[in-house]
Amino acid sequence: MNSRHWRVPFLQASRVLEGRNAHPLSGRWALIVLNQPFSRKLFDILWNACEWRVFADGGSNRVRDLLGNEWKSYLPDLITGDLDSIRSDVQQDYTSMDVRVVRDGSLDATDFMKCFDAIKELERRTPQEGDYSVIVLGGLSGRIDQTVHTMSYLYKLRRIRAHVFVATDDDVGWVLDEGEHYISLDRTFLGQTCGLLPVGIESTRLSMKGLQWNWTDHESSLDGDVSTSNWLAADEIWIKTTRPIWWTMSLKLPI
Ligand SMILES: Nc1ncnc2c1ncn2[C@@H]1O[C@H](COP(=O)(O)OP(=O)(O)OP(=O)(O)O)[C@@H](O)[C@H]1O
Ligand SMILES: Cc1ncc(C[n+]2csc(CCO)c2C)c(N)n1
Repeated sequence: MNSRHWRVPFLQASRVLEGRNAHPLSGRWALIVLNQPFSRKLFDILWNACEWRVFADGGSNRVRDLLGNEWKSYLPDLITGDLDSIRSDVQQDYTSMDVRVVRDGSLDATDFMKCFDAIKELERRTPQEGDYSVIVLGGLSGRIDQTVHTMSYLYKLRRIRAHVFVATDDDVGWVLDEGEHYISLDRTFLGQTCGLLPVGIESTRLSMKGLQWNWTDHESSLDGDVSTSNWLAADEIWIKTTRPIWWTMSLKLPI
């Protein structure tokens, strides 16, 4: 049976406390900034964790507005998407700083997918350096069709990319493929709440340890039992699932 060990290195207490002084994570990490609200604190944590950053279309407006006068110190490696949401003044600002802006007008792919295409292309050009782990800022809140799209796309990515996390100010989540998962946590800046979400599957059989409410080989489906509003009860969590599920934990970042 497939077995994985997970950490969430970008939420380690030492890094969160270092804030803007934190060094990039070891390994290759990429950040995708979507067009949804986020706090300066979360932005700083994720920006510093990653060595390569892309803004999805209107995500550029969010960063530009959040940073005010400091925006020139946070230039992305790429801005991409259909570019129907980025404001013209924002596009001009970034272009004037030589940021690469690539328009892809396809109506069959979202700006979110276009960002992953850019990461794939970068990996193709530099194969010896290995694949990126990816953090997506935004994507689990806002419009429900976009949220479901995020959930769907990460399901598909699980087969081709080892680490893709989605973070918002409310929570962090990712897909657990069928099999066993050991999740090691630094809970300093995590909230208590977590969820195991059988979305996009008929049903799964779930076992878990380390939570307040644990199941043993229990059937879970949207039409039946779902473990939402569960609580983290240990730093080591174990989950076994017969089908892929979404795992989410709430965040409690300092102001
Ligand atoms: N209201 C929203 N709720 C949730 N996510 C959103 C929302 N708007 C945008 N996003 C995310 O941010 C990305 C960039 O958004 P942007 O607003 O620039 O483009 P869009 O034209 O609305 O989105 P797309 O073209 O991808 O459908 C989207 O691909 C999506 O992942
Ligand atoms: C069956 C089907 N449904 C919706 C779209 C539309 N669509 C999907 S992604 C995208 C780009 C958004 O900027 C658009 C317009 C499609 N092509 N095919």
